[in-house]
Amino acid sequence: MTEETPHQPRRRGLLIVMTGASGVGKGTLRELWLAEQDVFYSVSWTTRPPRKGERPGQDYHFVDATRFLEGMGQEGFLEHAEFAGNHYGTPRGPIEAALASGQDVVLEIEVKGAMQVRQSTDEAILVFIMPPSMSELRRRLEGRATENPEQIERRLTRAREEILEAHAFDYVVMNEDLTRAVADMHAIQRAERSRSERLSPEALGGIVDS
Ligand SMILES: Nc1nc2c(ncn2[C@@H]2O[C@H](COP(=O)(O)OP(=O)(O)O)[C@@H](O)[C@H]2O)c(=O)[nH]1
Ligand SMILES: Nc1ncnc2c1ncn2[C@@H]1O[C@H](COP(=O)(O)OP(=O)(O)O)[C@@H](O)[C@H]1O
Repeated sequence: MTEETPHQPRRRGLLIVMTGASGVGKGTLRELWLAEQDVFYSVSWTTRPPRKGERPGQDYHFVDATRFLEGMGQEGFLEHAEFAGNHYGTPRGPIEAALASGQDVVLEIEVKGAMQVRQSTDEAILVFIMPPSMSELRRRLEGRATENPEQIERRLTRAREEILEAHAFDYVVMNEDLTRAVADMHAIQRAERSRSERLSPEALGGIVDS
């Protein structure tokens, strides 16, 4: 549930963008962070084939290139990008509805998409998830065993480029100890909810008149 006091009308949800290298732990972290929370997780469209265990409609909307291009034209994407030979895009509609209802929204997207979101709205909160080292990132990718060696190398090369862009983000969360990283995500979410501009003049008036 979104936290509300009697004085605070339902506020607009937070738009939180999580970005980080392939294999850094975004999905693992997000699932632990959002457990028991009423947060809208934006399910992306992708042309990447599903990995073992991935659930269509929950992890991704898996589509072919033709359908992806149609989607860009019809549904409209908030942002889209190409990553390691596949297309990825964020459907626009569901996000606005969730934000307007007061639900926080989480996007898990790569750097180019995060920069597009930053360009299109100043309400986005950008969080970069950082690995402790490239050797640990390699270990995690190899341990996950979802990509072949050539794909792993391609993703590690992209990771180096993405890590060097971390200063374009509002926050950097180190995902070394998973429990600590989850706590950091909760701390960012709570701090952003407490920003003074999120308390409306009406709510202030409600307090002083009470
Ligand atoms: N721009 C953009 N990137 C996305 C979207 N969905 C997923 N991604 C990113 O695309 C990259 C590759 O995702 P994926 O193939 O699932 O690999 P993973 O990062 O190893 O899980 C990751 O950085 C994702 O965060 C999207 O809708 N838009
Ligand atoms: N803090 C961590 N320490 C060690 N391994 C981790 C940590 N976070 C995630 N992992 C593991 O790393 C691999 C990649 O995690 P995943 O969530 O799939 O990353 P991403 O979604 O960023 O590609 C998984 O096998 C996951 O269990």
